[in-house]
Amino acid sequence: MRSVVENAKRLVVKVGSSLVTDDGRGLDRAAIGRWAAQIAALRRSGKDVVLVSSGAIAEGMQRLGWTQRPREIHELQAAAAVGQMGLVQVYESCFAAHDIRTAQILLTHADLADRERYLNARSTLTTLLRLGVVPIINENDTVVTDEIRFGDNDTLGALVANLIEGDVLVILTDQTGLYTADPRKDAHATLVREADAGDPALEAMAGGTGSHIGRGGMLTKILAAKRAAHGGATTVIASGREPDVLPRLAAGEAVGTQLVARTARLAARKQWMADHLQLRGHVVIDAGACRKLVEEGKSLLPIGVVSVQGSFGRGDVIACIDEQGRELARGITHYSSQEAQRILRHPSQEIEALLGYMLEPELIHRDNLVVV
Ligand SMILES: Nc1ncnc2c1ncn2[C@@H]1O[C@H](COP(=O)(O)OP(=O)(O)O)[C@@H](O)[C@H]1O
Ligand SMILES: N[C@@H](CCC(=O)OP(=O)(O)O)C(=O)O
Repeated sequence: MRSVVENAKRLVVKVGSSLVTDDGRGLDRAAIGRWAAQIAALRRSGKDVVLVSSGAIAEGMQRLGWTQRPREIHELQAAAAVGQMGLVQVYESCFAAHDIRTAQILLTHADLADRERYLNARSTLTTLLRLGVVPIINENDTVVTDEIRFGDNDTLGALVANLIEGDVLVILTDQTGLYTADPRKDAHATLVREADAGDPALEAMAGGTGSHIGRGGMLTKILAAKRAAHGGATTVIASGREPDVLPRLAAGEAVGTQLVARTARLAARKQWMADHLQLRGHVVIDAGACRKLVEEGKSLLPIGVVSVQGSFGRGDVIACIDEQGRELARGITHYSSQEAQRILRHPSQEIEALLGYMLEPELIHRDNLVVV
């Protein structure tokens, strides 16, 4: 087995808090220096690299002299603001030693859910890569609330991989890869070398975070791999402490765990819809409409809608749920939730009489629909 990093052109490398901050003891300059040197080597071999780095909260806590993670959201946000300064300073000086410029990008979920801001983020990132700059991304923790947060940087890494149409997402962590069970708790756990990114058995192997520093644990990494696979990227989970881990992967050595993307890559616009972590609402659709959408690739007409939930406007991405509560598809709606309430269960010829106007005969056109 060879590493897919060998032939990858565009990579996202994610490093977790415990690695970056030496388990919360403070920024690990030596380790960051080693990753910068490794990324510089990848760049010299013609690969584009975007870095997603955690550690702002852990570093902020250290700088503020806090030994316990605060519960209060504003204290966490304050710690992130303090720590992010340290993070970018260290990255900038470590990359400068290799004559590489860096750029800081802080994102929230709302930035990627808005089509215009999403396209802006994509253009900026591709421009930075063209200019030879290494973008360093983190969640904009200082302004996020629960409704607009990615939650963890593994998910953010996958969304960034999809955003830039990356070939590989490399998640560097404090374990040598994915084990059959949490190795901190099960001495018999063995390393999984390769698997399909979408294999449901993986989710059962993954436990929560083993440290008090990290957020996600292995489960968020598995889910991130599944998400990245829809965008066509394979995920590698490996230890950031493994010497020369990135150049060795680039030489084809199979280090850590490789979770291969086997599903066909979704079109960029459909991927954007699939990557919405929160939606403003959904419609429940009947069995006939489910068949039309899933098996025949047709549009969703108001007649197939049983009920409308949530409050959404025209142009929002909403989910299509079957009567058993499963999400089958999602897409951009032509009608608001209030309009949809009035036209549901009616044939499209009646829309004009019901609303006084007709925007489109479909609630969601098939070009704006992705089956999930
Ligand atoms: N099946 C598993 N294989 C490997 N690690 C696991 C597994 N299940 C849970 N873990 C835990 O996940 C931790 C890594 O996640 P986390 O602490 O969030 O790191 P990071 O900061 O790198 O995101 C490991 O230290 C380990 O204790
Ligand atoms: N944005 C947060 C990172 C949160 C997070 O997901 O941490 P981790 O599980 O270590 O990748 C920070 O910089 O502290």
